[in-house]
Amino acid sequence: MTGTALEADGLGMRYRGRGGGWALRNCGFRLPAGSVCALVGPNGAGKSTLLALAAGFLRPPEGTVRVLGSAPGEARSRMGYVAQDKPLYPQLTVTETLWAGAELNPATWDQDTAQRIAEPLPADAKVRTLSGGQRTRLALALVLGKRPEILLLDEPMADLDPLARHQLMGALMAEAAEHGTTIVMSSHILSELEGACDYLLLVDGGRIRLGGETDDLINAHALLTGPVQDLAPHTVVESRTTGRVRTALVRREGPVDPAVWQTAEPSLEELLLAHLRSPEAPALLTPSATARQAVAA
Ligand SMILES: Nc1ncnc2c1ncn2[C@@H]1O[C@H](COP(=O)(O)OP(=O)(O)OP(=O)(O)O)[C@@H](O)[C@H]1O
Repeated sequence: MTGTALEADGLGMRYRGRGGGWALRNCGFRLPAGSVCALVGPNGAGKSTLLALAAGFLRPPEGTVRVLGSAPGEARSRMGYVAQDKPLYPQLTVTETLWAGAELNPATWDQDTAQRIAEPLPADAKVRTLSGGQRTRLALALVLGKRPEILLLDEPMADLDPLARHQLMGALMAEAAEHGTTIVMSSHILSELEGACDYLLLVDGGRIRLGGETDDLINAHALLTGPVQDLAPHTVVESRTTGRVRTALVRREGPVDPAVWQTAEPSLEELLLAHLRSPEAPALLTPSATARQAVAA
């Protein structure tokens, strides 16, 4: 699959009753189709707001968001969205919920996939009697059964046990690999994202701080250890001095002198933590993550 799965330009959202504060402001990025994207950021950063805007559950007072080339409302049938609270009909049983999924998505419904994901659940149990993790499993069965082109998942693994997490993460990755499905998944558990996601969006304070292919973002940075001296021309994201030794995470702006600096590649976690501890570090979006409107401007 080629093209753009999700694109935001100048996107802003403020909620009523928040004293005029913006949950998301001037947010711009592009997500290529077929990406498996980790949406990360601290509590209150704006991740759920961004996903709800993309799903068309909120309307932005500022800017635009487009999904699969359309306004979110027009792309509903081609997307799957699982909100943080996993809304389902409490009075339906597991079987009835899957039946409703089939009825609502007759053109695309994949009963085998939905059934496979929901298999460990008691078929006749009402949704209201399921545990949080069981409800998550059912919500994922529904959304995968729909066979969407893009999946928007808000902390989908948060209440799953380790075995279920492993199995469902595998099911999501298989879906992406077999059908080229774009997946955007918010999470606070970096270890679960690190091997699975090839794309990254770091949201912080309602803005995109980092966006692009995970490998490219890591390669654009280096962990340097050396003498206490100027790091120019590199952009310093975070720096610490202990005695006569300086350790810094920098954005490379040219070659690093190996005679002066010991260089290491940062892990994804080191990269994210350094940016979160240094809110003044400039944003970085790789070319593939830059909104086309922003390129044209
Ligand atoms: N319904 C709402 N009414 C008022 N303010 C809200 C509402 N939902 C979110 N906010 C505010 O918008 C900002 C962004 O919240 P959001 O839920 O998008 O963050 P998040 O990154 O998903 O956080 P978390 O990791 O805790 O789930 C926060 O300041 C939050 O307080």
